[in-house]
Amino acid sequence: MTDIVTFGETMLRLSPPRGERLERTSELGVRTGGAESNVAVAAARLGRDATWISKLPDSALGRRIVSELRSHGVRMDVAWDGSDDARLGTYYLEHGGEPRGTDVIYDRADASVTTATPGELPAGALDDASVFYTSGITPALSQTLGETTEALLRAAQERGTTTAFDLNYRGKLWSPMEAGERYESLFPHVDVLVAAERDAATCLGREGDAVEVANGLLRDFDFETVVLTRGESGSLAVHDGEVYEQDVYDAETFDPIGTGDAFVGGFLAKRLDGGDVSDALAYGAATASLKRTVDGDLAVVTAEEVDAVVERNAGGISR
Ligand SMILES: O=C(O)C(=O)C[C@H](O)[C@H](O)COP(=O)(O)O
Repeated sequence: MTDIVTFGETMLRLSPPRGERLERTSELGVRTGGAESNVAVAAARLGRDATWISKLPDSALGRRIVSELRSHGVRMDVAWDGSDDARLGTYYLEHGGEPRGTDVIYDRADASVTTATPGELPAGALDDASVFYTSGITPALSQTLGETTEALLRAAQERGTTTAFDLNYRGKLWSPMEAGERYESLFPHVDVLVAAERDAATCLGREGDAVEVANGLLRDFDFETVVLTRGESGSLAVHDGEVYEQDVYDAETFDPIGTGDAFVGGFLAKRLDGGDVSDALAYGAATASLKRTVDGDLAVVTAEEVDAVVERNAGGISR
């Protein structure tokens, strides 16, 4: 039995040392990042059985991704692209404090994963998975991946697997209108929707009171659960007629990239462990806050650390 299967692109992330500019640096640190594998890593590190499905170039770069994800306990079902022009997507990340901000440059067009079809993906893990997760980044990458995303969500749903989807809007990949239309076409195959409040406003035109936005989405698309992430204002979920709210836990931020994925990984890991929606929100928020203290996209955390954040903030003192 697999607890969670995720599907999407994983890239190499290349960053200059802190304080250096991309246009001047002679050094780039290499890390691994991709929304769906970030979620798989968080879930695996928190004790769940997680499998990531994707397509990778049959090269040292593809093998690098596999060895990094495996080192965190993620299982993989990968279609290998042996063609001469097989590509691994990369992204450049320049960390900048205020007023510069952090900037991302993608170099991911025509990556091997963009041609992945349901027929070639070894998706056997889906047969007995409890949860299938993918995000709005995946269908943004190509027409083929849009179709494959829908086919996998459908297949998971037909097998009785709970499907979870984070909008994860990326304005460098498509317009709000294109994204909104695609999201809505996928919603009939989604049980658990995760949406940043700003993505719901930008792409779906859902603005106003957060509880109303979440309830409106739940009602209009018949989701089982809607989770709205609200940055500094915390998160909330609607499920089974109840509203649950969660504050953010303070964090000294070293690297904010991957916070949203850590939240989703923590949330789903707790639900898979039998936690209720309220426990899962707390667990997601704690995983996200710990991630912010760690360099790289991945939530390199332990279940004990996550429990400690939740307990300390529930009034306990760690002595
Ligand atoms: O594929 C992409 O375009 C990505 O952006 C991959 C990102 O590294 C993560 O998805 C981080 O996203 P957050 O957790 O929201 O910080």
